[in-house]
Amino acid sequence: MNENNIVWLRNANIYQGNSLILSDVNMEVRKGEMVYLIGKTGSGKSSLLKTLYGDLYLKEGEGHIAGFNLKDLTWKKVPLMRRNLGIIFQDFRLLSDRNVFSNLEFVLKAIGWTDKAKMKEKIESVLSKVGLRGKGFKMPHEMSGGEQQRVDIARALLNNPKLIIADEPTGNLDPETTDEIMQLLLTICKEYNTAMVMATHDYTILQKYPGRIVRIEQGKLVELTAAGYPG
Ligand SMILES: Nc1ncnc2c1ncn2[C@@H]1O[C@H](COP(=O)(O)OP(=O)(O)OP(=O)(O)O)[C@@H](O)[C@H]1O
Repeated sequence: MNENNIVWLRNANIYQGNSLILSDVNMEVRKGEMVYLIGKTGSGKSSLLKTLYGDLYLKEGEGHIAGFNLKDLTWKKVPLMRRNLGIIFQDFRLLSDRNVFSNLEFVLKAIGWTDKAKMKEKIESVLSKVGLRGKGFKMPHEMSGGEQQRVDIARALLNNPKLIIADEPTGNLDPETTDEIMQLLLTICKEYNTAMVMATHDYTILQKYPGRIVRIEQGKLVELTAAGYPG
């Protein structure tokens, strides 16, 4: 494994229960690199991403994520590893019973922050990064899908992540909002040299925003050249 790799998988077999979903996965992502993961519905994109953020245990093969060995990853260690990651979902997954500020404060408290003033400062800084300065009082249901996705990104940034794992982050958004969110994500990645692995169905994203493309085909990972993507 090279120290420039933030993701390194070797001969990994990925299971959901007893079903083998992906076999012999070899994957490397360098620091600061942008990688798209494509493949048909049900091909295993989410399963692969879940393995990267420790939601699925790696039973067979080897894997290192942000310096953590997936084979040594007990449930206790998963939160520690996730402190190095930003995870973004298609459906935002904000807590609906509290406002944006409290959503973000909840995460900071969960990772051990206690100083109120420092938490406020951090929350304001990530909210302004995503263009939502002063919007902490809003409830999730009072926001558009694009705004909720910005909150989701702000939440991911609380960790100063080395790697962002995004599972179809624009899947619920219209084309214009998709563009805004992609530009925001790429600006953030560039500014902090953050790597990103993004699952997507949206080929216009691949055309507009260059990155390395990896496709899942019949249970295997296939690396495509920049010009090799379909559509
Ligand atoms: N929790 C689970 N338990 C059992 N099987 C599952 C579970 N989650 C997913 N699967 C199965 O694993 C396979 C891969 O699913 P996965 O969600 O990883 O695909 P995907 O490529 O992300 O699909 P989509 O594009 O629709 O999100 C599918 O056959 C699915 O039915």
